[in-house]
Amino acid sequence: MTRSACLIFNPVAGQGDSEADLKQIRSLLEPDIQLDIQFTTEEVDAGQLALQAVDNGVESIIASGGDGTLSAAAEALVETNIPLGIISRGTANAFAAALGIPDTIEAACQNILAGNTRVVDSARCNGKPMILLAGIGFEAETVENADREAKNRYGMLAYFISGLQQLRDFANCEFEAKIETDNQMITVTAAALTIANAAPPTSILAQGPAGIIADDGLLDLTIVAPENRMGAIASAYHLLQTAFRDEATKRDDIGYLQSKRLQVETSPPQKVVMDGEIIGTTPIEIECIPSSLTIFVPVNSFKEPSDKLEGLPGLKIEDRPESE
Ligand SMILES: Nc1ncnc2c1ncn2[C@@H]1O[C@H](COP(=O)(O)OP(=O)(O)OP(=O)(O)O)[C@@H](O)[C@H]1O
Repeated sequence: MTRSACLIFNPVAGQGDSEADLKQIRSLLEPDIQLDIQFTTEEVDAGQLALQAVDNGVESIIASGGDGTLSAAAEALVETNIPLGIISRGTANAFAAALGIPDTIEAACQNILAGNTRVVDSARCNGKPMILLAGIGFEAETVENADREAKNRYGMLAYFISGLQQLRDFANCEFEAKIETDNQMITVTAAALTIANAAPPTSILAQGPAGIIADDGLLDLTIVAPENRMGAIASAYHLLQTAFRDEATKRDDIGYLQSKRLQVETSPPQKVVMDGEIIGTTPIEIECIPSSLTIFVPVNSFKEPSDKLEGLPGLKIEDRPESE
């Protein structure tokens, strides 16, 4: 056996039988990977366990739990070159969906065993590591309202119920935002701003451009600014459709742009949720950290950055000779 890993396991994640889950993971991985199994507790989270493993010179880390556990482990591995394997056992499993990682235990373990890695970007939001996205306004309220008890009872539905409750008041959620990008200052009235490094299709408020690319060195900002409740419902529905069709939005009340760094100030101050946790209120400053996290992913799991050249007058494309 040549491979080894620290398996960080949250025994209370999700709604499944965690003993059976661990047994399955061990039976799939242990023939090929020597596992040092560490359990998260209420006091010691996945981030602390991952940092400890890094200090001990671990070869790779496998995290298994909900999005909280996975984000904490990933954040600890930023800029370490230590590869992260992901086995989702949570409610929303946004983390795996955003990075193209299969969400059944068996397929996630096969992905780790296959050993294909990819280096993706991460970001820093008000000094804290961020892997997926930060939501300002609407999304933050939704996360805050989908509490543990509701998640246990309704699973993913808890987020939708909370989202629908919020949608009723969407038009009253308006705030003034001042946004500073790499090269622009923008002032706008909005109900939700989402800044994504990577995002699953279910994070509809991040889907202005659709298909956020996690290794392009850039953050994607989506601005949602409906005029009234009907507009809010229509724009949310539109984003849901375009996200699943992988098309950029065309509505006037939704905007998007890319930037390496973004600063956002709002009036009045708005709650900010980052990778599923409320981290405080605006203002925020977010910067992309290109190529800073190595993860086990299936081959071809990411959309390639698109380009379009066909149709241009006088177009000629040749392979470039290898540089000396
Ligand atoms: N051994 C443990 N006993 C009690 N709570 C724990 C334990 N280990 C971790 N936790 C708690 O679990 C939470 C993290 O849960 P995680 O995100 O992994 O799963 P989840 O909440 O089920 O996922 P999701 O957010 O998708 O619903 C943290 O609040 C942490 O304090």
